[in-house]
Amino acid sequence: MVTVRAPATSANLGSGFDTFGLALDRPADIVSVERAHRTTIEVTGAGARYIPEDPEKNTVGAVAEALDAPAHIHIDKGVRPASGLGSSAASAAAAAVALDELYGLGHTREELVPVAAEGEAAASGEAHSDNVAPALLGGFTVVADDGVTQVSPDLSLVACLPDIVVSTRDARQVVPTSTSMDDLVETVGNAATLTVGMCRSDPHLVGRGMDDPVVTPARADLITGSEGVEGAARAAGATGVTVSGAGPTMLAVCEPGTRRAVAMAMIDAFDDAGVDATAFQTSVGEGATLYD
Ligand SMILES: Nc1ncnc2c1ncn2[C@@H]1O[C@H](COP(=O)(O)OP(=O)(O)O)[C@@H](O)[C@H]1O
Ligand SMILES: N[C@@H](CCOP(=O)(O)O)C(=O)O
Repeated sequence: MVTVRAPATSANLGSGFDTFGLALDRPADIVSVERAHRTTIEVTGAGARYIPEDPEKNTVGAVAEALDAPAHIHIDKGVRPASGLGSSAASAAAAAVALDELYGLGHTREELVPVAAEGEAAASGEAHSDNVAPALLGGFTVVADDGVTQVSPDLSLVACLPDIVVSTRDARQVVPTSTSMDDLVETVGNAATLTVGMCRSDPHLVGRGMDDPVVTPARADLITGSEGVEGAARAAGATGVTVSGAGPTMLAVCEPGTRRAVAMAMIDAFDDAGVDATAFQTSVGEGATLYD
């Protein structure tokens, strides 16, 4: 048996729609695989009852198919589905690494990115790689048509998950199909600022660079209380706040030493809007890790 842990991830980071991704230190999915003649799947843990065990509908089934590596696959979910924390991607990335090891296929992590992205297509209808890349490689990743770039910054983060369900499939429907030149120029400037901030582990540059005039405002409307949560997090020491992935999680980048206060402020602000929430006080994490 081979067992792999793969982390939650936060995609987009505001200005990097379908491009930027960040691995979080926690939460994570744990996937175990054993050789079999055909693929079967068993799911336990957070939100397990909402996740299909049919290999054609589960992200790990698509990965097993893409690698031609049938197995009995057990997924222990630490990342709740439809959270905006790359839940489907965490399983896909863990399965890709585990099946590669089980069958001795020898793929690099970069080669496994498009394989795990096949799993994402099973969940959201599109093979976007911005969650699976950090789930496989760790740190901050930029996915482009010609490959993935990665750095490992040191940042304090809070991911606050409200008790609301937003599916990635639905949240992709509200993304504007065109934008103005002014918004394009602003977005490029913010994305570049964020990237420099990641290279320097600078929470102020990263926070500033997360501002996004195009996609995030459209999606924030799907998250009850998001405006109040952003204001409260900033007042408590966050340097930037955005919708994580397709939502509903809100991600805050924090000044060192303010993580706990930011987490409490975000939970209280959701509570003021009548929404229960859980906050993960976390940091930038590693990619999928094999257990001995
Ligand atoms: N292994 C898996 N883990 C989580 N969700 C999965 C998995 N396989 C398929 N899904 C489906 O994917 C959808 C959740 O994915 P998504 O909306 O992208 O969540 P998240 O925003 O957390 O990544 C749900 O419909 C879920 O049933
Ligand atoms: N770029 C995608 C990312 C979706 O992330 P998830 O964690 O919500 O699955 C998008 O914004 O649609």
